[in-house]
Amino acid sequence: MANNLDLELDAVLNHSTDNIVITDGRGYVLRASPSCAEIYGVTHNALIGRNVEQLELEGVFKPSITKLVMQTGKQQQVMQATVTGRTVMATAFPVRNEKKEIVRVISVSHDLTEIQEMKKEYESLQVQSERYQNELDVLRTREQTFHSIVHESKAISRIKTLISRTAPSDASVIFYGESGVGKSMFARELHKESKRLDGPFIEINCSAIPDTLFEAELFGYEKGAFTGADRQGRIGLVELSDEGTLFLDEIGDIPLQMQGKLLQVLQEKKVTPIGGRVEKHVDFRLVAATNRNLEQLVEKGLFREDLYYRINVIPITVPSLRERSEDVPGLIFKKVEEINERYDLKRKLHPQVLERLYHYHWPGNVRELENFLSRLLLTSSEELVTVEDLKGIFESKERRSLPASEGKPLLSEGFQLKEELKKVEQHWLQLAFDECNTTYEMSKLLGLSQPSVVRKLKEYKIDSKTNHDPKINQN
Ligand SMILES: Nc1ncnc2c1ncn2[C@@H]1O[C@H](COP(=O)(O)OP(=O)(O)OP(=O)(O)O)[C@@H](O)[C@H]1O
Repeated sequence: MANNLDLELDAVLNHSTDNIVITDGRGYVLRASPSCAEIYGVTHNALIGRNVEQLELEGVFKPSITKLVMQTGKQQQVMQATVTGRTVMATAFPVRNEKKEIVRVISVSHDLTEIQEMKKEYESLQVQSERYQNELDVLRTREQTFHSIVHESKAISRIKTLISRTAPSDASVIFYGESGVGKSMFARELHKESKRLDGPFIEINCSAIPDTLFEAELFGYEKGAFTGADRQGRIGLVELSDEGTLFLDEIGDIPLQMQGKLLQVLQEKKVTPIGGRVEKHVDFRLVAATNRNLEQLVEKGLFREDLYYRINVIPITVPSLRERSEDVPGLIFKKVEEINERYDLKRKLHPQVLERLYHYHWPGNVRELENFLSRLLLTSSEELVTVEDLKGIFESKERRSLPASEGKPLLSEGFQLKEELKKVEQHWLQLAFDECNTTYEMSKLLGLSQPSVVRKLKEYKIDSKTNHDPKINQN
């Protein structure tokens, strides 16, 4: 007849969600919970009386944790793969008599299969989500390139022809030009006209990634590669560009210590994630852009010469808007149309407004023009936008910027750099003069010494009109 201790033990074995196996000191199974059939593929009865070494040979427990406990005399923990294809975490410990001999080994196995499956599912969902992100980027790319490139100038026509000619090849292209001239737009156009259109267009703004995260973002990392890393690891942006275009925007801002690694990836078309051992082949077309002078950066030792030659295969320079002022009217019309459509408006610009906008030189290029028009159209109350609506927003812009070039490109025949620089100096000096009460304040604002300010005021005759001004009298 079973005693209370036996009854209690049976109850624990029968109701435990973990699988429990108890052997004697030589590894013969004395008791096992009923769940062992599900986990180990062997019925409870078939286990009783069998030795763990034999069961290990048959692949039932692999490795046998009871055997490990008998060999080491200590508690053990192992992950086991079972014949039913399950993954279990088994913990076993010895039970000793008064003479310290092992008389029992108790093992408790926790089924991790579900967790493992959830983990796998999570990993595959992660990859899928990265892919969807790509698809979205591509869709966005198509939507953006759908808006035609507005141009009247020969310079932009030439660029469009060059893009059409070079798009079908896989040659690397780099766009140079000031911020906001349309470099990213042309890069997308190149992708759209290339045979990689159906692949992803992965845009990386090199200046927006902190130096410390650069490698991880570009090349990815395996799980647990470094402290603070995503526990599941991450696919790098370079790998995501497989079969598509890798667009490295602001490439001139890439940290020097990363340039060698990037060059290697560009040459070999293979990436190894941080903490990983397997190289992955990636098939991408490289397109880059920068608003910096890479040749000068090379001369100063801030940009690797070999990387420069690798990316500078087809250089395309996009001129600033003030060098192609003939593009301004078309851009204004197109952008007004787009903004009206986006915000469900019906705004029109009064001819006087157009006149003022044509003659402004747009130092922030097309982006500035776009942003300005959005602001103007959204803040004016009537359908017809008049010069009144420009008050406040446009006048301060004109005042703060360089002297208008009256619609002519600044760099035309007869251009004199010295004269132009003088005009700029006089302009800023006048602005500071209007805003400050003393030449000391002016010197702080302009970053000049106070005697230089006085000398320059005299040189540009700014003081001669206002000799009574406290600015001069206080000096
Ligand atoms: N010729 C054009 N026709 C229509 N839209 C244009 C044209 N040029 C530029 N744009 C628009 O101007 C905005 C700025 O362009 P984009 O972002 O391509 O400039 P960027 O030179 O890459 O600037 P950054 O160097 O700051 O990244 C975008 O919305 C773009 O669509």
